[in-house]
Amino acid sequence: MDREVKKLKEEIEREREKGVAAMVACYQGFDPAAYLQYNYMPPRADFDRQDSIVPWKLGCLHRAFTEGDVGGEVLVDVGSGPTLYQVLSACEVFDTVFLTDFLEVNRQELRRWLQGEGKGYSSLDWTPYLQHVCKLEGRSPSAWTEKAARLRSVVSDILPIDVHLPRPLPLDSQLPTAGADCLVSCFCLESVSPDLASFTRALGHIRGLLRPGGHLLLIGALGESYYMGGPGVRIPVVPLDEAQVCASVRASGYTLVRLEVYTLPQGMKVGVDDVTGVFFVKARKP
Ligand SMILES: Nc1ncnc2c1ncn2[C@@H]1O[C@H](CN(CCC[C@H]2CNCc3c2ccc(Cl)c3Cl)CC[C@H](N)C(=O)O)[C@@H](O)[C@H]1O
Repeated sequence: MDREVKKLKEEIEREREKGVAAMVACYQGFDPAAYLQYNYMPPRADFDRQDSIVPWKLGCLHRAFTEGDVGGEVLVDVGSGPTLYQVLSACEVFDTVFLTDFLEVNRQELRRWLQGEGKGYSSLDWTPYLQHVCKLEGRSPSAWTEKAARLRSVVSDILPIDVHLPRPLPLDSQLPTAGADCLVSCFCLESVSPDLASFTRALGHIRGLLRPGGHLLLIGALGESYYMGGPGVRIPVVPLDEAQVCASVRASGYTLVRLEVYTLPQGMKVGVDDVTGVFFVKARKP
């Protein structure tokens, strides 16, 4: 490789590292409680509205975990944040679930819910979510207490993660050497990547956490350029369209099984971001 090309590649790498470092700085102000209010209360989490975002997400995940081809022992949720909705269907299928996030404040929020009983132990009341997923499963909503107990029993650890690292999890994270049987990741990769190349690279990094034949269930934002991670905390997002998502999934070594897209109605645009749509991808590592 001649000197010029080598210099150019080093320059590109330095720019990328600057972009990732700037993203880390943005996340220092992330406020879990505010974030939960912005995205996980009505109207975005309104279980009586057909067009609300959260019921759509929960429906995609319920279908993916009950159509018979997704299974195994170990599931990793990549970039959990302070939320649990993304594993409410998964916890019935997998006996070992790892939650992960980059920020200690989010890992702390998850720990408080998982260790808490009774009221006041977490910033958001997840009961309506548990009841909704019980209904999707044909159970009585009152079975939510059993689902909560099941979730608490299968979460094995809450781990730090950085999807920009070739090995996103700590070395001692008790993941099976062959990899997890399933990965879930919701609104993480595009919200932490400065550009499309970085998004695609992160997809490749997490692929290393998955065993051959394992599934990736990926939910993310379309057409989004920023979101508020707290009062005055504006976090840049790489705007994606469906074609870019499908191309990145394939380019990073997965087989694309299914793509579903939700377009935000006006009522869901509440000023906390400029997202225009949400994608759901079911993919498989060959
Ligand atoms: N290097 C890093 N490596 C790994 N993880 C990192 C890194 N850096 C930061 N993180 C962590 O990623 C997490 C991203 N997080 C917020 C973005 C979602 C938000 C914005 N976009 C539109 C939208 C949103 C939410 C709901 C709806 Cl409906 C919409 Cl439309 C997802 C949390 C959870 N999964 C959720 O679904 O709410 C956060 O917890 C960081 O701590």
